[in-house]
Amino acid sequence: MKITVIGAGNVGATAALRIAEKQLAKEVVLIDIVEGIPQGKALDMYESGAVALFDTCVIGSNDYKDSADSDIILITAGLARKPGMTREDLLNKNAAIIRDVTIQVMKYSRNPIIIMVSNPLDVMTYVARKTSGLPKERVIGMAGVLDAARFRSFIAEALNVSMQDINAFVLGGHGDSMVPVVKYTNVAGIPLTELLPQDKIDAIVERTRNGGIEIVNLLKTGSAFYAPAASAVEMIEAIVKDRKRILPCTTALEGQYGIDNVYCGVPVKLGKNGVEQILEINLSPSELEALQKSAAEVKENCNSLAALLA
Ligand SMILES: NC(=O)C1=CN([C@@H]2O[C@H](COP(=O)(O)OP(=O)(O)OC[C@H]3O[C@@H](n4cnc5c(N)ncnc54)[C@H](O)[C@@H]3O)[C@@H](O)[C@H]2O)C=CC1
Ligand SMILES: O=C([O-])CC(=O)C(=O)O
Repeated sequence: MKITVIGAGNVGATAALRIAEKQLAKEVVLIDIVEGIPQGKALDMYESGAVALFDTCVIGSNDYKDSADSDIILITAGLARKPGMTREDLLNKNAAIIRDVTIQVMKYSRNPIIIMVSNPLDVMTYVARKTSGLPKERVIGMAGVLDAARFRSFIAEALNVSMQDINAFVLGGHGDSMVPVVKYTNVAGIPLTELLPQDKIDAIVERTRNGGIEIVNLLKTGSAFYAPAASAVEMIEAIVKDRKRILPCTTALEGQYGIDNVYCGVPVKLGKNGVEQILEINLSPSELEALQKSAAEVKENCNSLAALLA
């Protein structure tokens, strides 16, 4: 198994280290445009293997040739937002970067699974799919796992229970219109609505929607990376180990949920082939409407890139 991580910044480097520590691949390649950074970080990670006890080979490079024959490519390259910015403010600059990066990776890997992290997430996943020409099940966006992790962590905090016992789904685009689905959120099978009053649930839902900007405003120099990297690696682990995990991921919808030809976060089955199934769960009319509205916003942003992707 060979995994390449594009972008040796906060998310990329953290994810590469987690992949190495979990020994999910024989070889991890870290690529960035800045000279020295991927090489230095990769060597440092590799040396940590002697104490962290892993044998994964970690290589840093500025040359896409080193990504040749990757099974999985994690894309984290591009700009991160700062206070006062929305994810959509990154749209045009990151779309150009993701297009270039995708062209480069496809020169050297014939049929990789691409996992997108760069923002705005759903649109960048579309850019990678359109540019790569890969089948839709092999280009997947990471957002729902992160948004659900935030939702779960806030519930765990409110109830003083283990995060492990909390199941939660956050669907839709990775933006202000994301849809935390309370109906399918439970603690060891007990519906959340039986454990917390509605006003507390509403506050947690709102904090989840603003989970990204909460961290941006604290850090001031960039955005979250520990939970995002952990979330991307959870998806990678499901694929590498063919675990058939059911996780909320951004995938191309073709009629499901009444949404056509848009990338959007929904529950999927993740295994060695990427997205092996899209699960269509029963949503309340207001949740379905919120999901469709979120998808419509993604579509509008995708359409605005027609000239770049022509
Ligand atoms: N989907 C999600 O839930 C999340 C998405 N993100 C997004 O992930 C992206 C990365 O975030 P961070 O790692 O915090 O940013 P960062 O600034 O720490 O790292 C980005 C890296 O990309 C590199 N880069 C820029 N252009 C490149 C190119 N053409 N080729 C190769 N490398 C290039 C930069 O040199 C830098 O090292 C951002 O777009 C951010 O908004 C971040 C957190 C969560
Ligand atoms: O907020 C950001 O810009 C980064 C991100 O997507 C997140 O942490 O959810």
